[in-house]
Parts: sequence; structure tokens; C-alpha cells
Amino acid sequence: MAHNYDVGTRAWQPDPTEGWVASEVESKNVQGDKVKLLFRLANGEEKTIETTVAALHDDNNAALPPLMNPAILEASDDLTNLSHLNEPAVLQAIRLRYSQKEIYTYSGIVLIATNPFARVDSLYVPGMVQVYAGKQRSSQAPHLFAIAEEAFADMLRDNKNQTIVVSGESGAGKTVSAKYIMRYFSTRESPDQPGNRAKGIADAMSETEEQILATNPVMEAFGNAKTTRNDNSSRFGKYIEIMFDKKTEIIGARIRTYLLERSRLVFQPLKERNYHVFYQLVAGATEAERQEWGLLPVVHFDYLNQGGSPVIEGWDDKVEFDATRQSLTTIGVSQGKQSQIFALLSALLHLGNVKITATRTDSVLPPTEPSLVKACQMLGVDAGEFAKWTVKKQLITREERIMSNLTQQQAVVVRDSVAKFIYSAVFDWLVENINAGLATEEVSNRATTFIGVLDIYGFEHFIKNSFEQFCINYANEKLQQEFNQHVFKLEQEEYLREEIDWTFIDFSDNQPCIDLIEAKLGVLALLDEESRLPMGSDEQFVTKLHHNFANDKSKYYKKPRFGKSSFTVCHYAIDVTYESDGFIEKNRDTVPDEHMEVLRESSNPFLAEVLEAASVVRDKDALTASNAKAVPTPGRRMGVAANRKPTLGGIFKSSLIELMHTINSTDVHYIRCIKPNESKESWKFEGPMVLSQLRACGVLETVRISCAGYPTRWTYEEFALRYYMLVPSQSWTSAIREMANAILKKALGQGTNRGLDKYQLGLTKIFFRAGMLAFLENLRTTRLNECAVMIQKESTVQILQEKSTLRQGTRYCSCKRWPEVSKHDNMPKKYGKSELQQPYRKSGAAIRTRSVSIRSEPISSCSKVSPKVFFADGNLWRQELAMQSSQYRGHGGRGDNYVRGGSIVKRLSSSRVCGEARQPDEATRHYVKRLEISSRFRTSWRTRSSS
Ligand SMILES: Nc1ncnc2c1ncn2[C@@H]1O[C@H](COP(=O)(O)OP(=O)(O)OP(=O)(O)O)[C@@H](O)[C@H]1O
Repeated sequence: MAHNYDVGTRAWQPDPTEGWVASEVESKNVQGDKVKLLFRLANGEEKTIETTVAALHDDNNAALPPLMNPAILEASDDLTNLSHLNEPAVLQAIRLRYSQKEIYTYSGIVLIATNPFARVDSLYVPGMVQVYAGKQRSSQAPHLFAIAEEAFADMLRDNKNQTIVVSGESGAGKTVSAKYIMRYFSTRESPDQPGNRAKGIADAMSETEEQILATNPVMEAFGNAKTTRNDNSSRFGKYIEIMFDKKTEIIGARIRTYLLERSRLVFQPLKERNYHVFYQLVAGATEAERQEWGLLPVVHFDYLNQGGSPVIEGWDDKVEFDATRQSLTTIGVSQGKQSQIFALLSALLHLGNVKITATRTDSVLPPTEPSLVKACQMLGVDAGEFAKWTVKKQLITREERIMSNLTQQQAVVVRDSVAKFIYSAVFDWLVENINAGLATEEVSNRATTFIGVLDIYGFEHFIKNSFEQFCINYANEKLQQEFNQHVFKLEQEEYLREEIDWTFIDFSDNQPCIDLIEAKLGVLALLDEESRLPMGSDEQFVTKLHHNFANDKSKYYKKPRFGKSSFTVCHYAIDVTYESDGFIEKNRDTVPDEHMEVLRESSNPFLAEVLEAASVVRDKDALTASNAKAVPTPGRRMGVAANRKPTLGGIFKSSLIELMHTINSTDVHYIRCIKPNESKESWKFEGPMVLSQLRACGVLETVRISCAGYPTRWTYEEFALRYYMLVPSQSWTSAIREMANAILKKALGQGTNRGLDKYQLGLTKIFFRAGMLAFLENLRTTRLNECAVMIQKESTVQILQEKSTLRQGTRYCSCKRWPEVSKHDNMPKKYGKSELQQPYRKSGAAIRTRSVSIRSEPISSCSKVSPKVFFADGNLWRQELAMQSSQYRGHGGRGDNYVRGGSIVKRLSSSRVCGEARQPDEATRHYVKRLEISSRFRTSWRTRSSS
């Protein structure tokens, strides 16, 4: 909404360290059509902006700094409640809440979870699950559990499958969040049937629930590793379906995994580690196992020592090993099988130590090389054959077989490819095994619905981006598209339902970028084409890309100005330049056929079982790949190279298409995890870092979509309740619609913006353009200031009278602290909760019971406030505030203070009223007023989002 930028207007200025810094218009000079604005920045600096009067009223004028919200709105626990919905305002809200130790914030349907990097036990105490069970999202503070409960309730109501998408960058908190969500479902107790849980203990779990939770430590041991960004980084994506029967009891689960980072097995960057399980094994194996498997300290294994970081601070790998074993037992992997797994892992460690020596042009690997002998013995394969096919390759043509020697570097690649293949086969075997136990045919038949939790890597862009980042960002493009469509659809549906005058608008769809990647002549297809050529190379691949997409053929592709080996994709979040180096090899992901033959002839029955599981997975992938939507052109098979082996890119594409298919058939809920600082420090907030993630996870894009329409909407009742003081009391009427209309007309008549395009009247709600609410808030604050001045002049007697009005006629109730309030005030019990909540509920408003902390400005000593008392006043039910403020302690007692409309009612208990002979000081008055405003806002948006 256009603004005058008058003196005193607060606006955001860009800042390289903080992201944005607050400023205020100090002077405004208008000369003819020209306007000169002088801003004073919070850091003391000045900034002048020159513009024209006409430009001042242009909503899209990028030269003008984004406006700040009224202070009281700044820490709103739903971003869509911000009147000025701009990038800095969003950042400010999350920052302020984080500084108040509130890590969760809603952005409409999305929950933003900002990693505290510290234990916040109070958020996850066992009883907290029950606080959220059976409650509407709007009735409690933002929380993961609220989202989980919403998914559960939607599943129950619509008998429809649900998905919770948890995304964010590495270390942002996805896995921790996903685990809490799973725990929520496993420990949730129906509020209607308390004590129903096993053994009558709340939080007790059934065997199946315990098994589902036990999959976490197992998957983490085999799929997580220490990286520079996260000590426990998941190196794969995961979708777990928690299956419910018709009584909504958990009866099983099914896991799907995506893109395990295989290269980590053979290479770890500095300060990083291989998969946890190896370090656990080395630390935790018994002496006998150590002997049997030839285990040595970590430094002696090349696959474990490259990162130079064998331990993780605060972790005990031996203890973790015991936990992994315990969890394996819980999910049904026998002790014997566990030993076979660990023996296979030990064999891989020996394989990594196999020394291949270089000759001038070739390489040499004697079959007697000690590590090779050990590895092959444990794998049950022939060392001679293994050695031979590690240093040689054969090319089979129609006429003959041509043998050639490999260089040392090539031979090492072959050795490593075998190790990677076996490890990923073990991982697949584990997943298959978990699914075989938790999603049996019987369970699948009995399951009526599921809630899927997707824990998937968020958008990534580093200094050097490779094939993995390309796949990850492709996945995020798909998820972002689904998210945009969802948000946009919901938005438009509501406009339709409310029958407001609305022309459907388009949003920037990222389909062209997805096409660039996955279409039949897209990047992945060209990568597959190059991968199946015997002499295919990364350079040729990039040349093909440039040829096909550069020269403005695609808006989403750029040829970098420097370097021939890279290409840039313009993703929805940011342009990312990918280094093609290694694309072909990673995409091929092949083990030479001869090695496959050697492995197939293994005498190790467990290796045979593992390879079988892997081939089942591969066959499934290949089938999905060939069934993938993109129709292959003659001569090209998507996802399947010439020799019919599926490529990694093709497999990923097909599994992604399948995932999107599943997700699209469910109702989706979104959690965006944010990593607030790079150094993993507790409660440290780095603005620019958070901003870039908000952009990458689509929060800012959603805000943009909202702003194109009517981002704020209130019911008529809420609106009248909040702004009744803007019209004379004669206009206060029970015909709420008319009253709301009168308020709007009066308000806009007073402002400079008279246009009625600032709002729309729907059937049950009023829809506001961005900025309109801040405008109304300003009017309201001015009005309340006038009231407060009046009250200050009134005597204590009048305040007491106000209180006695409450006693005699006004019904009221408190939620949690009712007994306490009633005791102080000697209220007869008949005014209790049950009698009073009903009419309040009828009005559609939600009742809050929890304590919330509110930004204490301008009094820094204010602590917690608890909105908990509701007053009935004629036709209007109003929520009032009971608050505790350390400011009041100074006045002799922990005061409960109430605000009624424009007047302040002090001290509910009579003794306290007497003690409050003094008038509230200026700062306190200001504070009380602000609290009231904030409380109203909370109630209002909650009501809106719950309806
Ligand atoms: N809600 C939380 N409370 C306290 N600490 C948390 C919370 N969420 C995350 N953390 C901390 O952040 C670390 C990283 O979290 P997590 O492993 O869930 O990140 P991630 O997003 O899954 O990362 P990756 O993609 O690398 O797997 C955790 O080990 C924990 O220390």
C-alpha cells in the first residue's frame, strides 16, 4: 500500500552484515514534484533518497526502502500477519522471536523452525505431546507437534494420506525435527481416551512404534556422517510412511531413500568423516571380532583417515555402536546377521587399503597383496580374479575381446567403485529388511492411511557445485513447484469461496527450469547420452549443453563467461554454476561387468543376499526409470544407458517422479528448517544467512504470492472488535458487517488513501491488501493514545468502578489460571469456565491458554504475559490480558493488570487495587497498551488460520 514516507516513518535499509537495518525518516523536503527524504539509520548513519511525489505513491517503487511494521507486530508468530510483508520484515520477525527463545514461527501454512543449537527441553518434554494432541493448530504456540497434529487430524477427518515435508540446508535441523514428529505419532494419546497407551503409561509405545523409532539410529549409523556443516549429517534423503489402521493405531512403516552419497565411502574432505558405522565398529567391536575381522585403529584405514577427524566432540563411538546394535536387534536383525554385516564392512575397509602400484604407463596389483587377500577372503571372492580385473579392462566388440591395461589412477577408481557398490548394496539391504519387517503384506493390507515424513536435503549452492548438488537442486525445484501450486491454489480457493472480486493471476512457475533438467532433450537426457558413449567425457557433455541451451534458447540456462567446464542453471532460489568435472563418472556409477561376475560367484552367502537386495532395488529403479513420464526419443532411453544399466541421474529422476506422485496424492504440510549461523553456535542469528535460506526454501516467494492478492484477512467480528474505537459509540451495533463497513469507511476517509481497492468484503471475511493493516493500526494507536491520556486523568475510584462493573454484570473466565484469579477476586464459581467459553467459542475465536513472551519494548524488564481472561461486553466478546510484569513488582506485588478497550483496569484482587493508588507511569501505560494490541493480533490471525 502506497505510503507518504512522512517524518517518523520507519523503513528498512540494506546492510551487508545484518541483512537489513532499521531507519526512520528524519526530514522530508518537497519541492514541486521532487521529494528528498533523509533517513537516520539505527547504526547512526544517514541516508538520503531523492524521488518524486508520484514515485512515492508507486507501490512497486524499488528505490524506496521497505516499510517497517508497527513495533508490536514485528514479532508476530505468523509472518502472514505482518502488515508490511517484505523481506526485512520477515527476517525481523524470525530474529525477534529467536531472541526470545521462540524457535518456531508460522508463515501461513508453513512452520519455520530456526535451529537453536542448544537443548530446549521445555519444548519436547514428554507431556508436551499431549498439550498438542487433539488441539487445533491455532490454539497453541507454533510447534512441530502442532503440524504433526494437524496432519493427524486431517487424516482422521478426510481419511486421506498426509505428507509432512521437512526441508532445509545441511545442519538446519531436518532430522531432529523428523524424529520428533515420529515420536509425536508414537506417543500421542487421544484426548478422548486417555490412559489407552500400552501399560497405561502415557508415552509408552507398542512394539511396532518402538521398531519404527529404532529405524532412526540404524539409518543414521549407515547413512549419516560428520561433515563440516553438521556432525550428524544425513547423506541421503528419506521418506517414511507411518501406516495407520482404521482405528488410527500405528501398525507399520515403509521407508524410501534417495541418493545416498556413495563417494563418501572412498573419499572424505578435510575435517569430515566416513559413515558413522565404521568408526563405531572400530571403537566398539569385541576383541574376538577385532581379531576375526582384522580391525585396526582408524588411522590405519585409508577409507577412514582422509578427513583427519576421527572423533566427534561429545560422541562416544563405542556407546553409539552398542546403540546401533541394540536398534538393529529391535528392528529384527539377528545377532548372526549383524556379525555378517560388520564383517562385510570390515572387508570394505581392507579393500580401501589395497595398494596398487604404478608402472610407467600401467598399474600392478599382485594377488598376494595382504589387504587384498584379507578383503577377498572376507568377501568370499577370488583374489586373483579381483586383482586382474582391477588393473585391466576388456572391450567386447562383435569380433573380438580387446584387453587393455589401466593406469594406477584408473585402477584405484575401479577398486573404489566396487567398494561403493557393495556399501550401497548393504544400505539397500537394510532398507529392504526394515520394510520387510515393518510393512509386511498383512500390514499393507490392513493399513488404511499413512502419514509420510519427507526429510530431504534443501537447496544447495557452494563455491564448487557438482553432480550431487545438481540432483539435490533438481529435487528442490520439483518440491518448490508443488509447494507454490499448493499455496497458490489454497489462496485462490479461499477467494472463490468468499466470492470476492478477483482476477486469477499467474505466479512465476518454475516448470521451464524443471523442463530444462528433465525434458526429453534436457540436461539429464544429454548427460545419459554422453554417459553411454565409451569415450564420453565431461567436456563433451558441457559442450552439448552449451550447444543446446546457450544463446538465449533457454532463460534458465547460462554459459558462464569464464571456464569451459561449467554451466549455470537459473534455479528459483538463485543461479547455480555446476562444475561438470565427474558428472559422467558419477552418473554412470558402474562397476565393470567382470567385477560383477567375480562378486556374483562369491562364497559369502550374506554378500549374495545383499547383492540380491540391491538388484531388486535396481530392477525396480530401472523399471520406474523406463516408465518415467518423459517419453524417450528413438535411440535415447531416459535413465537407462546403452547397456541398459540405469544411470544414477535417471534413477534419481524416476524416484523423484514417483515421490512427487505420492506427495501429490496426499495433503501436504510444510516445515522449513533454518540454520541461523555457520558456526553452529547456540542462539546466534546471522541475518544474511537466514535470508538466503528463506529465499531458498521458498518462504519469500510465498510472501510474494500472498502480496499479489490480499494477504491479510479477518472475520467481520474480529475486525469490529479490534477497531470499534475508530467510530463513535453510536455506530457500535450488533450488525457486525455494517459496523465493520462503517469503520473501514471512516478509517479510509481519514487517510490519504481512499481507494476501496485496499480491501474486499467477502462472505465471512474482510480481505486486506498488504500495508492496510499497518495503516489501520496507526489510526488505532493514535486513538488509544488519546484514551490513555483520558484515563490517566481519571481517579482510582473510577478504576475501581470499572472493576466493580466486571463483578456485577460482566461474565468472564480465565483458562488455566482461573482458580487463582477467582480466588483473588472472590468470584462466584458460577462464572466459571464452562459457562463462559461457550459463547466465546460460538464467535469462532480460539482460546489460548499458554503463556507467551512478548517483546518488552519499550520496557526492557517486562517478562511474560499470559492472555487468559475473557470478558463479555454486550454483543462483543473480547479477550483481555492478564500479565505479569517485573515493572509491577516494583510497585509492590506481582500485579495482574487488565486492559479494556481504551481503558486500563488495574489490579483484579481488591488488595492489589488498594495497592495501586498510584497511577501507572508513562512507560507502563505504553506497555500495557502494546500488549493488548499484540494479544488481539494473535487472536485474530489464529482465528483466521484455523477457519
Ligand atoms: N530442535 C532442536 N533443538 C536443539 N538442537 C537442534 C534442534 N534441531 C537441530 N538441532 C541441532 O542441530 C544439529 C543438526 O540437526 P540435523 O542433523 O537435524 O540437521 P539436518 O538438517 O538433518 O542436516 P543434514 O542435512 O546435514 O542431515 C543437531 O545435531 C542438533 O545439535
